[in-house]
Amino acid sequence: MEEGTASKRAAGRFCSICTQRKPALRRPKTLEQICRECFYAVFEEEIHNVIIKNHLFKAGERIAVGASGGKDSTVLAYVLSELNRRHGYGLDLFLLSVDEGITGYRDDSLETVKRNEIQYGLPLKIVSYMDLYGWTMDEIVKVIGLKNNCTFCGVFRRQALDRGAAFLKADKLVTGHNADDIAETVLLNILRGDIARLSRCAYIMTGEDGPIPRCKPFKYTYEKEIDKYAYFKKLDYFSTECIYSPNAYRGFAREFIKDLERIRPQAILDIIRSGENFRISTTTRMPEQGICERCGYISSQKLCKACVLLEGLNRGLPKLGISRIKAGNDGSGRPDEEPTRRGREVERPILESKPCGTLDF
Ligand SMILES: Nc1ncnc2c1ncn2[C@@H]1O[C@H](COP(=O)(O)OP(=O)(O)OP(=O)(O)O)[C@@H](O)[C@H]1O
Repeated sequence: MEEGTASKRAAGRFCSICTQRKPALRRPKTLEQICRECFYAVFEEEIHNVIIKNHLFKAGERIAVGASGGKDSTVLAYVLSELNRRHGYGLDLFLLSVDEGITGYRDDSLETVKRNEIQYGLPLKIVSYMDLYGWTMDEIVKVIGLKNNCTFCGVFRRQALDRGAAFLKADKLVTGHNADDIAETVLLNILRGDIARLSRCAYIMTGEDGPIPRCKPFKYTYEKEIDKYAYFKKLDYFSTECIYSPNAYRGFAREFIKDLERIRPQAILDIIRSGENFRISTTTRMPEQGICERCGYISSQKLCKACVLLEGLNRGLPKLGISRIKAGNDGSGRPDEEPTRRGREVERPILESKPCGTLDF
């Protein structure tokens, strides 16, 4: 190639990877000007490398893809089935959706997942809060209000995904949590001083000692790139925010990370790496994993969080599991300690939950 031509191409008229085609976007992660074809290739290849490097799957495994119908999990289902075919992973992929019972939101997004089932040829299983817990989120919000509802939803969804994965006899559950989600969670766990969660929130795979390992193949994938990929590929996904979701604290963390990304895109990866490299002092007491006496689900307490929340709902004490003060053991459902301080009610959520999720993945 002549020197003049090369410098023109380097000047941005051509894709900085193939140097042949016109750029279609500025890659959010690296700010390179690249063409659509090269974007697809680097996007998919990076995810493939993450899967291989971290030994996420073994041939023959049954993998449940947590499918909400949203952009992240739709792209995940699409890319995983492409990579499975292309690289011969030998995986059996399934779509697993949780119907939280949110009218005007989840019912619509589930219609998208039902279309994805046909488009990608992946069998779909739907589990619902109504079937599992006897409550829909619409009903829960009626009794708990809009302030703490994300706690119920995050705790119930976590267990619902495990139960759905068990129904599918899945070996692993994958979710569409992306790099932005993980950086945000690292930051929130620091802000809350939540050492137990901080120590595991940046893991790519968790729950290996529990009912089903969970992994996050998009751990290093930027949300903006997932957005662009879904847009260019014209994937069929549902883009409305949950109608019950506002959570100011997480919202601030999210905005802070977006601001950092604007100044320096690498910031997202740096926060994740910080999370990975934290060393928790050996003298820090960590919760011991046990089994819930009532439902048999993993728990570090006598009763798992879902059972405590459910008991509160069923006994007409919906805030039972929300209060920082532990529920009493006298069977009254009242806290052990006096829930007031200087005459004001002390009521802070134990889990500061992300809209649709908890600080655990
Ligand atoms: N109702 C659901 N059913 C199945 N999986 C879910 C559901 N809600 C969330 N998940 C899983 O958890 C991941 C993170 O969920 P979150 O609520 O943070 O949504 P998100 O980041 O907007 O992702 P998405 O775009 O896939 O909805 C999703 O990508 C998906 O894999």
